[in-house]
Amino acid sequence: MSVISSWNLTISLNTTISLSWRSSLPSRASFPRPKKPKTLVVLATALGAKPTVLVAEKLGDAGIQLLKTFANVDCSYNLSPEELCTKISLCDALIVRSGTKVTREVFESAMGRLKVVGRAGVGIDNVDISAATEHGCLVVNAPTANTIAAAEHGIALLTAVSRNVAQADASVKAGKWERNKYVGVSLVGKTLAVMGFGKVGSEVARRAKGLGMQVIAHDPYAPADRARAISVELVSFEEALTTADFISLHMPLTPATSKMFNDEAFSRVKKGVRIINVARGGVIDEEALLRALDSGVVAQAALDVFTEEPPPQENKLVRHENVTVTPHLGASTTEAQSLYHLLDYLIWLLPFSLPLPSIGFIALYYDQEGVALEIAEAVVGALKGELAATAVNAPMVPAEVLLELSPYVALTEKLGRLAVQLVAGGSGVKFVKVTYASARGPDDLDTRLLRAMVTKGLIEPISSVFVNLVNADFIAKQRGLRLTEERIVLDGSPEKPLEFIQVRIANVESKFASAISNSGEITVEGRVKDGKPHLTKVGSFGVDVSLEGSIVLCRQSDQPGIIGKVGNILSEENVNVNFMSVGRIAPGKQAVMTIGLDEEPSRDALKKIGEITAVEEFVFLKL
Ligand SMILES: NC(=O)C1=CN([C@@H]2O[C@H](COP(=O)(O)OP(=O)(O)OC[C@H]3O[C@@H](n4cnc5c(N)ncnc54)[C@H](O)[C@@H]3O)[C@@H](O)[C@H]2O)C=CC1
Ligand SMILES: O=C(O)C(=O)COP(=O)(O)O
Repeated sequence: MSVISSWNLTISLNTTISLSWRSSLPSRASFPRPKKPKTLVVLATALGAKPTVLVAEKLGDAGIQLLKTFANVDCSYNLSPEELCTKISLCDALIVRSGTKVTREVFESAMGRLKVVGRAGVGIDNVDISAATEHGCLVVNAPTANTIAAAEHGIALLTAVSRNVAQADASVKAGKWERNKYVGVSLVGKTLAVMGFGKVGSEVARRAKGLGMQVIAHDPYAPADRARAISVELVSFEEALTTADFISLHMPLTPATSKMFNDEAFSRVKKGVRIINVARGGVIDEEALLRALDSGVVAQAALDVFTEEPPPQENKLVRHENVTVTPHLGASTTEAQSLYHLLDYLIWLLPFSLPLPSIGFIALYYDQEGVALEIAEAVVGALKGELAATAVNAPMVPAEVLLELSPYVALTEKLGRLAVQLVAGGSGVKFVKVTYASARGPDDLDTRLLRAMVTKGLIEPISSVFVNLVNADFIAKQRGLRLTEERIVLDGSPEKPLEFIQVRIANVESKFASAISNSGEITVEGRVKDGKPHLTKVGSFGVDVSLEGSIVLCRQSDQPGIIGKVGNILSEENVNVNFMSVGRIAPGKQAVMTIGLDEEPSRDALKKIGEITAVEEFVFLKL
């Protein structure tokens, strides 16, 4: 019995990071479940009061209970699109299944409050992902808990069509006894083409092989070894169409798969083929399928999903005598939707005192978290500012990389904040260059997170937009901010991921002239020292101040007594100085004094600092 270990990292708005460990048993589905520790993403969010989660479709009780431990939960089902748009501005998270369309209007109506959309299931075609990203809203799904349910439903429909179960049932209930009319076809030895060899598709394939079928699969992105492992041959679309007796659909609905089964595809299938669709209605051109059924090219179809759900009353496919339909039931089993947890079974088994190996076996078999719990965990985690393993619209950063980069995450955001506050007027920032100096090879440093944090630091102090890893690139583009990255490869030990990071803003004037370096750009540079971000350069001046609280930068002609004068002004105001450093060009010439402050000084105190005779310019910067 193998154990999956997971590291959970937490990054809150002030970019402190915490790390916790959890372990769980593998799920019953044999397709590898996404290992939470391996693919994580940051959603920096700050929520003061208890957040509100709107559950817009029926969710298993285990999930609701988990949500309630952290949030106010509003279960409002069957909302009209208008009602959803009205409610959403009061919600921090929204949980839906396939029946709710989360449109651009929903994100716009949320007015920035909605931070997470949880899709309690796999398919995310009902969520406008671009709109979510533009609004900085993380979308998470529950990709594994309903795999077996969907695969079993596929098999149920496959066997039902082959033996006319639904039609024969209706006939008997209508008082008839038509044994000759409902002669079926056998599955054994027939070729099944699984279209989309992912989690559901591979489980269908495995089960179909158990029924004695010849299984082939078409999936341009599936790894060959996954197919080989269960003796399934990966074939082209053409070969799948022309050789299959049964075709079972298991690909997502995307622009590329939309109406993949159209007149052209039906013109190439084997006459009398039977089609099962437990994926999405939109992957079939329903009009074309109707024509293929009427002409006898397709002998039968079994459909769990439709382009429009529920399908209109007059839908000819639904009423077709060779079509078996179910109302999108693929994921609907008690086990898939609610908690079948390992612990419950261990407790249940205790009185039987079964030997350990059998407890292990049964526990492994029943460790089925359920969609409700899987999505509730993801949504609560995201609201807490933790990392979501099942994020759909944000780059994934491996946990180990994140842990190593965590102090640099804080550093980059603060350098961005400082740099933009040094711009005269604070706006007009268009060209930003970020330089990463490291002894590591260029391919050995994932800078996506750092780049997002520079963007956050640059944009948040001068606007009201919320920037996170989800929307950083979009917001930068929208504001015409061109951020380029440069790597400097240093000699030395690659143990540390980064030696220093520099942020430069070109083509702007600075309110602190000394911040302009010889290259004519506002330049700030920082390093991580003892795990803490430090500012180490402003313009061409070397400085050293820990980046916490706020800072005063002050250029003076280098002479004794200035530090004392500034210190006196601040101490009169009860402002604590946490760090101070002086960087000078040469003794007796100009120097830049950097003062780290715990509290914000009054305007009056800042004015007094400016009035010290030797002080040539100064600036107060908030971190
Ligand atoms: N009826 C129901 O209640 C349920 C329906 N589903 C549907 O089933 C779909 C598959 O679910 P999973 O297997 O969990 O997802 P998955 O992501 O594990 O597998 C999807 C597979 O489709 C493949 N694919 C993508 N484009 C393709 C193309 N053009 N041709 C062939 N294959 C292509 C992908 O490479 C991937 O291997 C979901 O997207 C969802 O729409 C899933 C669960 C329940
Ligand atoms: O998970 C999926 O993709 C499904 O289609 C299941 O949909 P449902 O949550 O049952 O509305």
